[in-house]
Amino acid sequence: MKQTIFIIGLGLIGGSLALGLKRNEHVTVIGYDAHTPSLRTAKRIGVIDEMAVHLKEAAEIADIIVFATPVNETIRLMNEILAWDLKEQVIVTDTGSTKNEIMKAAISLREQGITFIGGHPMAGSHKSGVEAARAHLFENAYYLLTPFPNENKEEVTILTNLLQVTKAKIVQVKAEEHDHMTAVVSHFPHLVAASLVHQLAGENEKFPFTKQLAAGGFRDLTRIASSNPIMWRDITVQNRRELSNQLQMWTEEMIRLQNLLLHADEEDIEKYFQTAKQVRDELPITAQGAMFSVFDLYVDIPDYPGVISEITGYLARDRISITNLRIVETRVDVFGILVISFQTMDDRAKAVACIAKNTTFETYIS
Ligand SMILES: NC(=O)C1=CN([C@@H]2O[C@H](COP(=O)(O)OP(=O)(O)OC[C@H]3O[C@@H](n4cnc5c(N)ncnc54)[C@H](O)[C@@H]3O)[C@@H](O)[C@H]2O)C=CC1
Ligand SMILES: O=C(O)C(=O)Cc1ccc(O)cc1
Repeated sequence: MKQTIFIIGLGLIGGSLALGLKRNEHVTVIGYDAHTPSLRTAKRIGVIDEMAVHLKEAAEIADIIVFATPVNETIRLMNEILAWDLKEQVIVTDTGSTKNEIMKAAISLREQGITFIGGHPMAGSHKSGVEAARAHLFENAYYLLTPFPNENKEEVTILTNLLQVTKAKIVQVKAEEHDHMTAVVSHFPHLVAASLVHQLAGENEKFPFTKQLAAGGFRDLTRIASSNPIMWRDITVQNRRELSNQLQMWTEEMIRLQNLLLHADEEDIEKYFQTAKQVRDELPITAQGAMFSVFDLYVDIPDYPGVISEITGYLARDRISITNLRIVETRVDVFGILVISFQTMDDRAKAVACIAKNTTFETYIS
């Protein structure tokens, strides 16, 4: 029998989940988005099987309901569905980046006998909207589930089995631990990225040329500052306690760094960078999607007309998809650096081979 999945919020994550789940032929995906053009686009480009006209009606025929909306909106909708006549066996889940407040809101659902299992696919990007959705977004990424500690194991198994088709690594964690860990590796870095951009904006008023100099390092570090502000507003508000702790630790770290500067002790400064390099270099290699779904390849290119189309032509001929392209630096007398982004590590590896086969340009991975 076909399972009916109802996804509410058809942006990057809801859309990608819909595409991933649609790989299972025993599934029908109904979608809803408050932004009607997004809903229509989702249907037109085949992200969903059917459009829901009324939220309540679609929810009442669903076997699985997924909230893929910004997390404050998710809580509002979770309260709204309390008044609806959902199927007795329905499983409700979400994709939100925070879990504590969501699981607190889920207590009311549970009191009404509705199963709620929190979910968070740890993959995504700074992009948003249904057009950015990709079926393979969650492949090899961690997909965290936060069931209530005494949740019926069968229900968790049903949801886990359903999500297997996305090829994500599904792991159960406690909601509090989830919010602590994601504050460290995702939410707090977002605050740092945004604050660095603010710092640049301030400096740029005095030295307007500064912005022009914002090359690789600054861009790498601040890419996530280009994410959806509403989504991050909600995450920040919901996880403010953990974020405030992280900020405190960061402030202490900055004071430590300032002392290093004041003492100008070369050995200590080198040690500081050495330790950071070691920890960074030893981070587990995350395959496609795990946290950073952008795989950049740097290509040293000579500055002559047509060089970029030459490279993209070779990649197109080998059917290697690229997601972004930018030039970090081009001057007449030196090689420029072309940065090509790929959605998977595999595509990037193919691109390295393709460029080596067709050109003498050097490629490297940052
Ligand atoms: N962007 C990312 O990289 C990741 C995001 N998440 C989480 O997934 C959720 C969705 O994020 P994205 O897809 O990136 O955002 P998005 O901005 O791409 O999509 C959100 C969609 O929800 C719709 N929406 C808003 N309020 C609604 C409502 N009341 N009813 C129906 N639709 C509504 C919007 O119109 C939009 O199409 C968020 O909770 C976010 O924290 C989780 C993992 C990664
Ligand atoms: O763009 C990136 O690298 C991200 O970190 C994407 C992301 C954003 C929010 C999440 O809850 C999980 C992953």
